[in-house]
Amino acid sequence: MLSKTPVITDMKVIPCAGYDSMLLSLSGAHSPLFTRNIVVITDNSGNTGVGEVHGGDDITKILESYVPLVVGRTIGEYKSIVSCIRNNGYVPGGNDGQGLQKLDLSNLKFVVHAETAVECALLDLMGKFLGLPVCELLGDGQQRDKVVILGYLFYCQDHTKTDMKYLDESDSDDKWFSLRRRTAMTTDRIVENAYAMKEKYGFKDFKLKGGVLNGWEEMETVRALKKNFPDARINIDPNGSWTLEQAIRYCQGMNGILTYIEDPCGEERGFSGREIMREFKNATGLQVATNMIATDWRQFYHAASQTAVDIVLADPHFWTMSGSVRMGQVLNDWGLTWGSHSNNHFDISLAIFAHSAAAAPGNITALDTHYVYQDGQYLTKNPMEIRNGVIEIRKEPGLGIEVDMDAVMKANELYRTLPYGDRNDGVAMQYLIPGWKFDHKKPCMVR
Ligand SMILES: O=C([O-])C(=O)C[C@H](O)[C@@H](O)C(=O)[O-]
Ligand SMILES: [Mg+2]
Repeated sequence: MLSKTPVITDMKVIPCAGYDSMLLSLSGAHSPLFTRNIVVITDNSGNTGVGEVHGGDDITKILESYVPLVVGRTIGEYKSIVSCIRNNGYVPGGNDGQGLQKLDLSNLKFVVHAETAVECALLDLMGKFLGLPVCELLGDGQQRDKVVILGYLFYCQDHTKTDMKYLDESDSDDKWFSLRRRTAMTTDRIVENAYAMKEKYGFKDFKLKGGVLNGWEEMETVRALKKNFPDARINIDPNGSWTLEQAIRYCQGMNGILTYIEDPCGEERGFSGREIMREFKNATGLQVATNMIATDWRQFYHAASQTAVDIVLADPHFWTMSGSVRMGQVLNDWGLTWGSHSNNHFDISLAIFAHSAAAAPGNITALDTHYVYQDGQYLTKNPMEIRNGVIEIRKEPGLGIEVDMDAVMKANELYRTLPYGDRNDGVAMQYLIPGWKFDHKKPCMVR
């Protein structure tokens, strides 16, 4: 293939770690360190492109297997490079096909599309070559210049119950930073966190991570959020841990308080998650979002044919950036709504979310991000910022960020202090509930 675009001369895969709070979800408790893989690609014009995707030893191995398939090719071939690596790279064993349907973290690596990190770095380089922001190269080009972000609230455990090395930031001058690692197991503490987040980032909408306490207690927190922030779109996400019958009961009287609900229930008693979600919609009339029952195009076919979901949270790290935007286009054409799920991430992924959302057409929903728990740990010299509840898309070419290699190598040093890079939210739970085991139908603190 003849291409006059620059030739790729190097691709580095750098596993990194950063600090996190003891956040709770159905999967358990976040560890003190979260991990990510950073990809840095250089071309013979002297430009550098970056990408980021989930951490974990298998994902590092997958990315490393891509190197010989990427180096030596031209950046203009970015689309065929991405499809080639997906089909020819290392494939980890043990995929039982459950994907994210149970929020079992051992399945996460099979849902992650590691090639997104390469796609992103190549788009960054292509954008720099053409003098265009990445969102101009996705779908039908840039659709908006600001992307709305929601405030993602988590119950957070008391890390002093463990001897794990969680950060203590309680003496920070920044109100939100002083709160974000502290215990938040009550409605009052969640509301306090929401106010601090709103003050710092300007969030207008909120999502509460459920699947932690008894559903009635979580709904009380949702009610308090709506009372304190009456104009906010409010959502709760118990990751499918409630039975259909529980979900219907918890949601009685919640229309008008909950704007929509994310994965309230999932597969049970011989019925698929998509069938159960359809029945939930019939019973409650609530709009539902998912990042669990439409995680690939085949699942989406069944979800759409049963009209089981209204909002598909097509995280670009699970769909690739072009796949996520393609989903945005289909949803918009069909009168449905695009959004994105997230996990812990650095500022390179913040740019991935922002550019994907900027290229998704129509009336999209506010994006998730865990970034507020990571803010301050930058791998770039000029991270995108969340202000007034939005991220503004920069006019600069590519992602509009410049990687800080010193910071990346420091985050790599931190990563190398870990015995292994895979996420395991069961470890910290053992300090709270000895012998705790993941159960996809039991909120993590209910045993
Ligand atoms: O929307 C979601 O389902 C998530 O954000 C799932 C994640 O696993 C989240 O709960 C986390 O990373 O703890
Ligand atoms: Mg979710």
